Amino acid sequence: MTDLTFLPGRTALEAVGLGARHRRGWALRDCSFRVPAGRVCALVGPNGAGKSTLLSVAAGLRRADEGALAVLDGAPGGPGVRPRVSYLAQEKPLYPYFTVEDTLRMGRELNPGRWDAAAAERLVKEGNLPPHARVGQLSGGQRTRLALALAFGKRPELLLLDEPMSDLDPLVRHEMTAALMTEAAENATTIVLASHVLAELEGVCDYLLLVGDGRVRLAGEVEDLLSAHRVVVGRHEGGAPPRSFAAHTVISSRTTGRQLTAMIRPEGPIAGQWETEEPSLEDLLLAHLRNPGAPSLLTPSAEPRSRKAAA
Ligand SMILES: Nc1ncnc2c1ncn2[C@@H]1O[C@H](COP(=O)(O)OP(=O)(O)OP(=O)(O)O)[C@@H](O)[C@H]1O
Repeated sequence: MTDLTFLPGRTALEAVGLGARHRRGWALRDCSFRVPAGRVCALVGPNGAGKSTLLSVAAGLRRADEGALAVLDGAPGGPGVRPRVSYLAQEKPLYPYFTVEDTLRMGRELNPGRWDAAAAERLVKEGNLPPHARVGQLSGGQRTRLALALAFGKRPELLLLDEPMSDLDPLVRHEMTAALMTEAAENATTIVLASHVLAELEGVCDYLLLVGDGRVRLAGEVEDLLSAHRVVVGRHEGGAPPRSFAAHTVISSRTTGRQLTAMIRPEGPIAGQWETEEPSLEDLLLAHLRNPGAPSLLTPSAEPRSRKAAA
């Protein structure tokens, strides 16, 4: 894969045995993975899977209770790391009585030496935000745009996004995602984007982290994870998967009438008369979300480098 933004060797996030507990129990448990720098990584999982908890540990807003998470090779929220990371969630950290102009000025003053006024102003201008409008009078979508401009103006090396665009209409969300990807590609920013909108991740993200029940289920390059799986379709009688599938990892399988459709991680050639094709990202994610017990898979680049050292 030719990817000019990929920064070989550098690491954005690396977790080894990471655990984080809320009052009622563990939100993350025994998570080990790596996200290389320069990637646009989708963070996916069902409600309550631990996505927000993971991002808040990465942003330095809460501590790990077990194991470790390194952010840009440093401690989350540490003095050498915090200025290089932007974090944005659904709740936008904006002052309602500030104008758009005041907000951008605040961004410049809070980020001396780093502030990219051109990038922030471009995002604001593309949304036609009036410079003298107060934040409290902006629509939800306009506030999101302003918050993204603040997050980007900081020129972060790592941008952590916890569904910040979920309140936008689909068209604006599409436009904002495109603007974000352009800015990220120009600056080789690593993005970790938590999202439930699976269809929108295709073509946007080149890296994937799927969490379920507090654990890592899939991690690695989207391209490699897709090519490790096959959608298999063919005639089959009976409810159980055919015996010839026993050599492979079956992620999901359903029979409608006499037709069987399965998502398989092949361990070699698939015996029998089957039509096979590479799944879409959405199909792959849906199959794993429907089958929480499916064995996990990490591609080599997603294996933590310090796993041995930490063991
Ligand atoms: N402040 C909190 N106090 C107690 N439990 C919490 C708190 N925040 C999260 N949890 C619990 O931790 C687990 C993981 O929650 P988290 O918000 O990280 O999941 P998520 O994947 O972001 O979910 P969603 O997709 O619904 O936003 C859930 O069981 C949740 O109930």
